[in-house]
Amino acid sequence: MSVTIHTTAAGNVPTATVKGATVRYKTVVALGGVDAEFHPGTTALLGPNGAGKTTLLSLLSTARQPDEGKVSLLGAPVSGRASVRAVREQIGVLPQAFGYYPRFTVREFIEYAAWLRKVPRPERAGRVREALNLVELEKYADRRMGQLSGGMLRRAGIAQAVVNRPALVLLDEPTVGLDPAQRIGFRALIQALGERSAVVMSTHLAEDVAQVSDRIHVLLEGRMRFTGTAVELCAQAEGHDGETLNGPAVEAGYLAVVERNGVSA
Ligand SMILES: Nc1ncnc2c1ncn2[C@@H]1O[C@H](COP(=O)(O)OP(=O)(O)OP(=O)(O)O)[C@@H](O)[C@H]1O
Repeated sequence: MSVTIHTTAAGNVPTATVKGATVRYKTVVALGGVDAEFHPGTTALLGPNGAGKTTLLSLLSTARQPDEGKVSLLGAPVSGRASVRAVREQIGVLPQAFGYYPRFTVREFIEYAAWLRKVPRPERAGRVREALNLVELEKYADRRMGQLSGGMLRRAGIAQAVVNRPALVLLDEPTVGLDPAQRIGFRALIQALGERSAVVMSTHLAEDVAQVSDRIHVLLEGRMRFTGTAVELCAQAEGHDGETLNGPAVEAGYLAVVERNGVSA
């Protein structure tokens, strides 16, 4: 099967498209007919606990398929094992919690990810160097994973997610647990990633959204209730001047969307 990979920064061709996606866990409707497009750049998925953010990321990562609706990735519909296999190597994922062998060094951890994602052997060392450089962990390449701080661990998690230069990078709450200084550094890293891939990041943190997002989707109780830029989200709040873009303005816009839909934040 041939797959067209769209990595242009023009942003016209979606890297991923979700149409009418419904996912049920027994009696819980986690996603109820969600439509969304994801383009090169950074997209934030915003919503309260249980809104369906992780479930939507699991559709994009091909970890699951919707009960109803369709997902297209990199120009090809995802349905059935063959199409999942074809696109999976073009997707990088940083889950909320990721597993690692604590005695592996950072370099070994990323080399292992490169092998898993089938980066050809002659290119592997170069790609590992590139990933370490991107997350600024070169100095710590020989440190064991079990000895990293929380912030370094997240950086190593990003490095393993991008070692195969994926067109689509999925980050599930990447800044949770980081201190304010680490969060600022991390936002710069996410922005850099968005320059070469479509990055989709779930978050609760308005400040992250204000700083790094080209586009925002607000999910509430499994439904997509807002899609637009950060400034457009801010403008949802009454009295917004149409220009201010910071954490409190994003928070106010988000709360206005929540209130309009009668959901508790
Ligand atoms: N494996 C599962 N079995 C049953 N219900 C589930 C399962 N996974 C998620 N759910 C339910 O589906 C809904 C959406 O969950 P999901 O984890 O996608 O939300 P979320 O927005 O990522 O939440 P959080 O911000 O807390 O991570 C919730 O009601 C959740 O309880």
